[in-house]
Amino acid sequence: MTPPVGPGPEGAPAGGRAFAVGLRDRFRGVTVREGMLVRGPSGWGEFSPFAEYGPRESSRWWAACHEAAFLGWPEPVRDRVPVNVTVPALGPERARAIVAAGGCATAKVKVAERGQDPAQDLARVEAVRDALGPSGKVRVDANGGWDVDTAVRMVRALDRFGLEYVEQPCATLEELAEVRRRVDVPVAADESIRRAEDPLRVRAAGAADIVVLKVQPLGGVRAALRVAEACGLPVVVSSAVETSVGLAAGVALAAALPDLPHACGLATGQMLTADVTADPLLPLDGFLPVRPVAVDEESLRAVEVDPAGWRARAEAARAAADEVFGTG
Ligand SMILES: O=C(O)CCC(=O)c1ccccc1C(=O)O
Ligand SMILES: [Mg+2]
Repeated sequence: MTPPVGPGPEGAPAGGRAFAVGLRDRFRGVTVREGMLVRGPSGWGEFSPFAEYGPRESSRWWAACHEAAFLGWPEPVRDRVPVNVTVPALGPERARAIVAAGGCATAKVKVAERGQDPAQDLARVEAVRDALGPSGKVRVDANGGWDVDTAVRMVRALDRFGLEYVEQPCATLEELAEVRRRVDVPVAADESIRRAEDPLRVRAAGAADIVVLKVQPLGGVRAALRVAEACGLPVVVSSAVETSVGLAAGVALAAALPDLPHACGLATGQMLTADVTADPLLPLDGFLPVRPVAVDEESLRAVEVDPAGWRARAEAARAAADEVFGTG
């Protein structure tokens, strides 16, 4: 199937506006989130592949941006989306404050951070459970940082605080499948899913109970919907830590899924120190509204940076998309 990435003149990244937005806490080793916004007839699109991604990997991120700006999204089946507050690998007091400020009934806690020890994970998750109360849901995300034995041991230890699921405890499908056989806590796959065919492999390997889908890495809302349908496992939609423009695409996916049994990882607007709109997509009582995001000049100018490098990256991503998808 051909994703919506055409080289049509209106789809050119030439007019893209680059941004650099600060993060309140270090996340994935970075303190600034950068990217580009493109405006088209359907609205604004965000192109924000991580710095280490080359043109081929970035081609799907461009397809997602192009879809948002020039095609729009499928009809929603719900008008709000439940979300989790995201807790980076910080100390228990900061974790507690983030949960209290988040106003969400579900928290996702980063664990297995390089250079930290198990006691720090236990203290962080304990603090989060305490701040959330017994009725809240706590999920942990190891970003593939454990080996199988460590994962089994840590999941059992952390589960004394009650876990909804563990996200990507180990790096490979074989490891995920083994962890899944050995613990009672459900397993979610995140990094194992970056291409359309990955969820089918995850399912076939018995590697996960839940799949985490992100719009930009999968090449847009439509592409992600097809992936969800083909895979058949429950979906959690997550952000790649984006501005409200990128988050709106995640919300559109979550809003269009026939079933949405879990809260989504789309409350990451809380992690930013600024946004490109005066009315950011932030949770209200644990939900994000399904609505358009209006970029305003004043907000955008306050975070705007030289677009030359980003326009070049987008051109390269588009050229790679043309090559990969045969749209050129
Ligand atoms: O899911 C969330 O709560 C927020 C998104 C998130 O954690 C994330 C954001 C960018 C890159 C990787 C991840 C991840 O889930 O590991
Ligand atoms: Mg994850």
